Amino acid sequence: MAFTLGPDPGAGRPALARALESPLVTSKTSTGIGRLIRDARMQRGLTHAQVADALDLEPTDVREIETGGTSLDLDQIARIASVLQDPSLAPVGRTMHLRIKGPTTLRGSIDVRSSKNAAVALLCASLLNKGRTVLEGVARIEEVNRILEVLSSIGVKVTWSPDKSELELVRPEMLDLAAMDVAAARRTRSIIMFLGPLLHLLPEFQLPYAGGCNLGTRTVTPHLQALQLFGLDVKATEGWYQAAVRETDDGVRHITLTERGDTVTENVLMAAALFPGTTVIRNASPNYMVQDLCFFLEAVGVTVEGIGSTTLTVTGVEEIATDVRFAPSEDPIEAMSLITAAVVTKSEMTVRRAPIEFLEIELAILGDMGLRYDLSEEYPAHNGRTRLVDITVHPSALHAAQDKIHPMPFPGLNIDNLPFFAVIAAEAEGRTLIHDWVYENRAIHLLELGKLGATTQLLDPHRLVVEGPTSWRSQELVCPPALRPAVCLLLASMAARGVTVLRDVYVINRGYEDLANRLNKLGADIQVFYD
Ligand SMILES: CC(=O)N[C@H]1[C@@H](OP(=O)(O)OP(=O)(O)OC[C@H]2O[C@@H](n3ccc(=O)[nH]c3=O)[C@H](O)[C@@H]2O)O[C@H](CO)[C@@H](O)[C@@H]1O
Ligand SMILES: C=C(OP(=O)(O)O)C(=O)O
Repeated sequence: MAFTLGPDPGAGRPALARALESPLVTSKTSTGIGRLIRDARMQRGLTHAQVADALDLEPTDVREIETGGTSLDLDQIARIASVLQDPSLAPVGRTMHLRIKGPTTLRGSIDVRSSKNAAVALLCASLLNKGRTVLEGVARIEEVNRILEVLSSIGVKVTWSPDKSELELVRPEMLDLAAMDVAAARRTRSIIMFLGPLLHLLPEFQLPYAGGCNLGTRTVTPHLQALQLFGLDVKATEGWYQAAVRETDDGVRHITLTERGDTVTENVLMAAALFPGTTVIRNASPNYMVQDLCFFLEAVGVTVEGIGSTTLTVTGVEEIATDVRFAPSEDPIEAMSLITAAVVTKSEMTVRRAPIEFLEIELAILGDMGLRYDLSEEYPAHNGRTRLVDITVHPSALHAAQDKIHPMPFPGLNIDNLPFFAVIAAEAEGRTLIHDWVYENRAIHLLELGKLGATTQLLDPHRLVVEGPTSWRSQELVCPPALRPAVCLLLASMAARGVTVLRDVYVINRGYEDLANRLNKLGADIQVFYD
């Protein structure tokens, strides 16, 4: 067969990048690659003919590729990955970008996926379990991939089910921390949540400094202070936390967190889970990911009282050796992102499976700004505990919020949902003050919305004024190194006339599964390309 592909949307990439080696090509046979392509096509629900059409091929050519009858070079694989919009197919070394054509009107319904933040906590918690941990419906996102790379590198057996709906984790008798994939660990802050489980497994260990988005300094002091009560002493040396575990007395531990942080609460919960005795955590975060972790710990036999409140009482166990199944609940931040997509494109759209308990303040503020929406009856998430609703958003004339919009630890407006209010404020008539007291650098990244036409003014690193309404215009942009501001740019660019190119979207893939393609199903016109 003559395998010539249609026009390459990533054409013009540097020769060096083109020449990069791909493990797909070097370590997989044509049959292996073909199978990956077939799986990705089927997951997209595409026929051979549809894929062939997009690639300027015949359906029989696509069938031949899928059965391994054609050997593909790197460019061809990257092109197929673009058509199938599947980052996992893209040759290693290629960077993913988006080309967004607007303005778009969205329509229909979309399901919210499970949360990044619960997923990473549960992956770390699987280290507590000598039995088999099966997590259902874990989002296929880069943050999860990084933690899985770290877990596999230290000996945990990680298996996705063929349709990727289940993830099985089995811890070995002895973890091999010396073999840790340090590069993967340094790309995520969540690695800090290894401290709680590992203090039960090893008398001494080292972990690389936590990385992640560039949002300014994020303290780890509350983690180190709280875990000292479980005998964990940590020295920070160049780039590493050196941890040693002391013997401590059993009994009741009272821990008052100096910050109501999510991951610090989770670290203490994981430390308390294998501590025979009672731990009382005050000023605990009652946020969604913490609740999911509590439900998981209950499922493996740990008693947790006060779930959803700021005082958690944990009665730990000597050992956890349970075959457990658990489904983390839907992501309130993704739900807010999708509501924002509807608002900015002035669309009528239903966001299904939204965890309402974690969106109430956001919706109340949106209602005050003039947004019209309907809520369905509540129904339970797969975890049986979280309350979900379907939210139908109607095109509405918005006005600026009367007061400044600022986040608070749950049950306040979610800190990660704040950036979306910058996009919404840009749609609304009038001036809105957005106050991100939490992160030093996040409001700064929102200034990028100005490149798409928004009127923004930074009063100081934490306070941003946005004046709407906005006539969005297309632009060439590079993602800022911050997940939510990057998604804000993607959403706003759907409303912009013309073609916006958003470069290097790893940061978006860190927290959202297949966002471009899912928005396309609602009517967006977003092309994925690599170089
Ligand atoms: C993997 C995960 O779950 N990540 C979430 C988690 O990160 P994580 O729990 O790591 O959040 P941090 O501990 O970094 O806290 C975020 C910032 O808020 C400040 N702070 C926090 C609580 C408080 O009571 N007072 C206070 O000042 C911290 O000093 C820090 O600057 O919580 C953040 C805040 O909700 C979210 O943005 C992250 O998405
Ligand atoms: C800041 C975020 O996450 P992380 O803690 O993973 O950096 C986020 O989810 O917006």
